[in-house]
Amino acid sequence: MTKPGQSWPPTDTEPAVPHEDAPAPGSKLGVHYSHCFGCGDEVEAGLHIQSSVAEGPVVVSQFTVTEAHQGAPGLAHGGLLACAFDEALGSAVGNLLRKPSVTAKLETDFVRPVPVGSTLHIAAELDGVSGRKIYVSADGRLDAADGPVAVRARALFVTVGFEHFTTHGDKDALHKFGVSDKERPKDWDINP
Ligand SMILES: CCCCC/C=C\C/C=C\C/C=C\C/C=C\CCCC(=O)SCCNC(=O)CCNC(=O)[C@H](O)C(C)(C)COP(=O)(O)OP(=O)(O)OC[C@H]1O[C@@H](n2cnc3c(N)ncnc32)[C@H](O)[C@@H]1OP(=O)(O)O
Repeated sequence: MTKPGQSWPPTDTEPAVPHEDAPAPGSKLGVHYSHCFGCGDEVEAGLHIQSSVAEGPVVVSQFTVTEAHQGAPGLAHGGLLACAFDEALGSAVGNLLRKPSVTAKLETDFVRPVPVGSTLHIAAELDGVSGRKIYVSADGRLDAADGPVAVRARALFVTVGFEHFTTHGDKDALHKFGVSDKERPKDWDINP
């Protein structure tokens, strides 16, 4: 666990430079997998997070807390908030760097309760890259992009080959991610 005051990223990094084919600032990002609990449109009780690219290596996301997301009456469950940040951070990594990557470590600081009905405005920024390791952090603000911070998160993502998904998950994962064999070599770094 990172201690307060500990430097971030925790190691020397290179700047995280968006891929030349990354969507431009202002672009709305689509669902990366329709059954994803974070963004999928086929998961009724999912988070239905919507994201777009902002200036800098930043992705902004909105997550509206519903009754399906409660921990205590009227309040969001902390684990679901962590899930929302995993999605928002992963969206920044995947869409800006265009490298298949998975969360290796995720830390969350819950600094204010998040009521049902509120919308978290999450800004996730790529902080640096060291080999396969990608450091990314985010703030979640209540009900407006300049609202009070309710949650902060930091994460380490690790770039993997696409075989991570086909070996450990579904052998048809590429197709389900919407990555065709034809476009894959052009659009994606397969061997990290
Ligand atoms: C998932 C979507 C991908 C889709 C791709 C296609 C299209 C996507 C487009 C856009 C994407 C949009 C949105 C995505 C949204 C959400 C994403 C959600 C992501 C997740 O929710 S994903 C599920 C949870 N996630 C896992 O299911 C991972 C399980 N895990 C493993 O699969 C392995 O554990 C792995 C691969 C992480 C590493 O394994 P490995 O063998 O490849 O590499 P190794 O162990 O050598 O680690 C390499 C270096 O990372 C350091 N390192 C590793 N772990 C660390 C830790 N915990 N703390 C500190 N450092 C750590 C080592 O110390 C070493 O560092 P060093 O190089 O300096 O020695």
